[in-house]
Amino acid sequence: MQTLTTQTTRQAHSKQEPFLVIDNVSKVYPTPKGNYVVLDQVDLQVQEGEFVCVIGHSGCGKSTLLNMVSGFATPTHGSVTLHGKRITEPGPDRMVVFQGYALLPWLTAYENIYLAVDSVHPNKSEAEKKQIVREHLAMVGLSEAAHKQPGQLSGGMRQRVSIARALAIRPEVLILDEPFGALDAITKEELQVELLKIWNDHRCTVLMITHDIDEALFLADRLVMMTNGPAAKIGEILEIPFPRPRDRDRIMEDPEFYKMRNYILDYLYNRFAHDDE
Ligand SMILES: Nc1ncnc2c1ncn2[C@@H]1O[C@H](COP(=O)(O)OP(=O)(O)OP(=O)(O)O)[C@@H](O)[C@H]1O
Repeated sequence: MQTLTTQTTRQAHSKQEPFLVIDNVSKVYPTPKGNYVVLDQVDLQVQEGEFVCVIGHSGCGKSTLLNMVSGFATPTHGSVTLHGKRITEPGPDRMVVFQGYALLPWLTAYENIYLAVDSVHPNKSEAEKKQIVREHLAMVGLSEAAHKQPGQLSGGMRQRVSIARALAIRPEVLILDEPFGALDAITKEELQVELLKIWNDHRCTVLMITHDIDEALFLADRLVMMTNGPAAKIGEILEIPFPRPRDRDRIMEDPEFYKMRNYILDYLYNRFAHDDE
């Protein structure tokens, strides 16, 4: 697969200092039947501003890995560091967007975002906080829906609010746990384009779990492919060579896209086939 790796991308990465470092991380959960090793000696370095997707079969430990970056979980062995500082708890420098939106149903879209901004920046003036909320609602095209509660919004709109809420905090790392998994194909493609635009404008570092190979090939700089659990590891990391800004039609005309797609399919369904699938 070396032929699929672009020299340019590799050189660009090697010039920068590591930003987020997952160093020899293992995660073990004690269970009534004994210790359950979810992840075993995982190493990953992410550069600032990189877009990294993580793929692997259900239950291999993708969320567990990203939970240790968000700080909701801590490694049993090894460490996760951001700017050289060990991550031990959640913080506003790392925001998570889940598949299930996690919005408060009794608050409007505006209020959901305002609450997050207010909790992280209690000392900012009312006017500043309102401006941040308005800016981020506009960024995801939801200015008109500001007064609606999540129950009055479509799945795609709810996920836009979740993304706006996460970005309104100005995180350094945006963690996306299958954010578009529950959306229909068209909404999903629209949101992928929006996400790339937002990422391009803000250049935060993105870690995203996906089960969708085409999504990973469209969005990511690198794709981390996990082995199966228990004791999952990073099996392989692919550099995605398509130039940016990315255009879906152009990518899909590129023979490299199909070569990579088949390679990932072979990895998931032959080399690391899952018993349940
Ligand atoms: N608190 C816990 N105690 C014991 N086992 C756990 C705990 N949390 C997760 N696990 C187990 O760890 C394994 C990995 O879970 P995780 O949610 O990280 O996988 P995943 O790859 O994100 O799965 P999916 O793609 O289905 O979301 C699973 O077998 C899960 O049952």
